Amino acid sequence: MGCNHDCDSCGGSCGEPESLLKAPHPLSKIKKVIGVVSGKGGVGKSMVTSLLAVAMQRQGAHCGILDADITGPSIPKGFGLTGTLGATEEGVYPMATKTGIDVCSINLLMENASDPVIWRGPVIAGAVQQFWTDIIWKDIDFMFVDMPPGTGDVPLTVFQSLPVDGIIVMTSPQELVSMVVTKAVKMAEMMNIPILGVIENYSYVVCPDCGKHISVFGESHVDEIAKEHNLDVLAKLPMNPALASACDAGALEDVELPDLSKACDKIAAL
Ligand SMILES: Nc1ncnc2c1ncn2[C@@H]1O[C@H](COP(=O)(O)OP(=O)(O)OP(=O)(O)O)[C@@H](O)[C@H]1O
Repeated sequence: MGCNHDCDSCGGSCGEPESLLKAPHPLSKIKKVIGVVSGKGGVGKSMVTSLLAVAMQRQGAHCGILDADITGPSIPKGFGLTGTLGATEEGVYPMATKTGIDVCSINLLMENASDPVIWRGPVIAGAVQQFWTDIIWKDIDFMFVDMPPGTGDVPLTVFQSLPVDGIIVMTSPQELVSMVVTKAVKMAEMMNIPILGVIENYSYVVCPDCGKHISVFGESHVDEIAKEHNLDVLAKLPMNPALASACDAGALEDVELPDLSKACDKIAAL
């Protein structure tokens, strides 16, 4: 019997499985895709996705952000983006931030940004795939994909259908994090996605009076975890109230960036 490319229908081992990669819109030219992942929620993944895009855009690259966090989309807020995406007969366009970062997020497709998205996993994953296949991204040097936390439907879909050149694993300095990071790292390894490195957020707070670094969440274990998995630590970011207020004010492009130089060098070298 000939191969029907449905591996579920046959026990044979015919070598490489068929690629599940999806082609972007014919008018999109996306050079590199970087996923920002975390094993658990709330570690500042969207913040760091946005700051990396701002940093690379400041270096003269044209960046895009695909907000794959469908049920908790927070990218538009940090850039002060509201309203809905524009469309022509050719298709739907992303929305540009004030410095020209192109953004697509479910919040920019809803009539009311505070309406919840109550969809089953496969529908959510389908929407993310459409952000890739149906949006006219035009020329993008670096596309950052803000993933929902964990290892569910969406990360799986993104890893299978987008040509991800590398991921950045976000973490915070808590005991549980070692196990959580390991899960995210193992998923990427199983799917043959290169890991660019780990970024720890909320590493410390700088005392405004004496400049002392205070480890609010306890001592960091990120160096040990990174060593265990043979990964680079790309940054240890402080909790910075100025960043939180800039995010709330939609002014992330105006902030003084924390040191993301190692991460930016890795991304630029892709
Ligand atoms: N280093 C930081 N200093 C100050 N505030 C921060 C920092 N990092 C993130 N925040 C704030 O913490 C909140 C959570 O961050 P963010 O939305 O980026 O997390 P997340 O990991 O993407 O969350 P989720 O898992 O829900 O998608 C936001 O209000 C953000 O502005």
